[in-house]
Amino acid sequence: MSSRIELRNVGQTFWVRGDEDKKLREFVALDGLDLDIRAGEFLTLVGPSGCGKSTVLDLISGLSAPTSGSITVDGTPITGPGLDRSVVFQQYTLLPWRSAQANIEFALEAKGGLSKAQRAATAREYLDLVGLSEFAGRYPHELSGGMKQRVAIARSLSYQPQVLLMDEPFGALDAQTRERLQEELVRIWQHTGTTVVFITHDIEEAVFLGQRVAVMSGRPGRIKEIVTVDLDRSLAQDEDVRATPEFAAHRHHIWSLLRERSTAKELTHV
Ligand SMILES: Nc1ncnc2c1ncn2[C@@H]1O[C@H](COP(=O)(O)OP(=O)(O)OP(=O)(O)O)[C@@H](O)[C@H]1O
Repeated sequence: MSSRIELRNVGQTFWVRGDEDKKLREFVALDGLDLDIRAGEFLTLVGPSGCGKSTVLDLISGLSAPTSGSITVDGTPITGPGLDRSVVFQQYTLLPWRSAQANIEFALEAKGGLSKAQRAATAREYLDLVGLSEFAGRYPHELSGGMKQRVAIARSLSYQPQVLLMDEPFGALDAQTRERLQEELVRIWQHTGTTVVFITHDIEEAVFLGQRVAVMSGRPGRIKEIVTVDLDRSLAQDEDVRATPEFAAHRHHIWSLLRERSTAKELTHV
């Protein structure tokens, strides 16, 4: 199950206190942002720090409402958080007093509609999907960072959201674990068909994961360009897709887009 998301002319303004006079001022984080996310696609979102990536994700999750413009899921305006959209953050958000399995069961309890036995079976199914069947009884402090993030992903997927929103979920992991989890996430996405919106600072991660990469420009945040990534994903199983000339070309193109923006900003500061 997957959903289409449309952001139309979205603006987001915050009130911030001035550094010197401490007066409240409007700060325009997003302005005139348009983005269409197709049902079932894997879209990555990159952009300079502070350009508004997390703000976009907060709006889609329904945690906050835009100052202007509209955001719809399958044509219906978002009015708040919902179980159709699930968020995975960079920081592991597991309950420390519950085992991996019980963390997932807890999310299923919140959703309702399943018996205790069904919740246990579903939790095991999703732990298996992320390769953690043997760690079901472990508590978060007994798991590595990568494992904790796998549990968080399993928990998010267990209630079958139509949209999975991921805010730098692998940002705190070492490079090797990160690559393995990227590969696993592609496999899981191919298996579930969920729409995924994935924020990253890492251009290679964006190219590896995204069918399309939305590149944002900052101050105020907008979509600068959407790059379609046409990589042969079947290669990812046994060959290093990251070493192909096509991968390098996409990486360089996105790097140039981000570079253009930094140079322009540097010039305005001269
Ligand atoms: N609640 C808030 N109040 C005031 N300003 C905010 C608030 N949330 C975000 N901002 C500002 O809006 C801008 C966009 O923030 P956001 O966190 O969305 O950027 P980002 O692209 O995700 O950044 P990063 O890549 O560094 O995580 C930033 O300048 C930030 O300081």
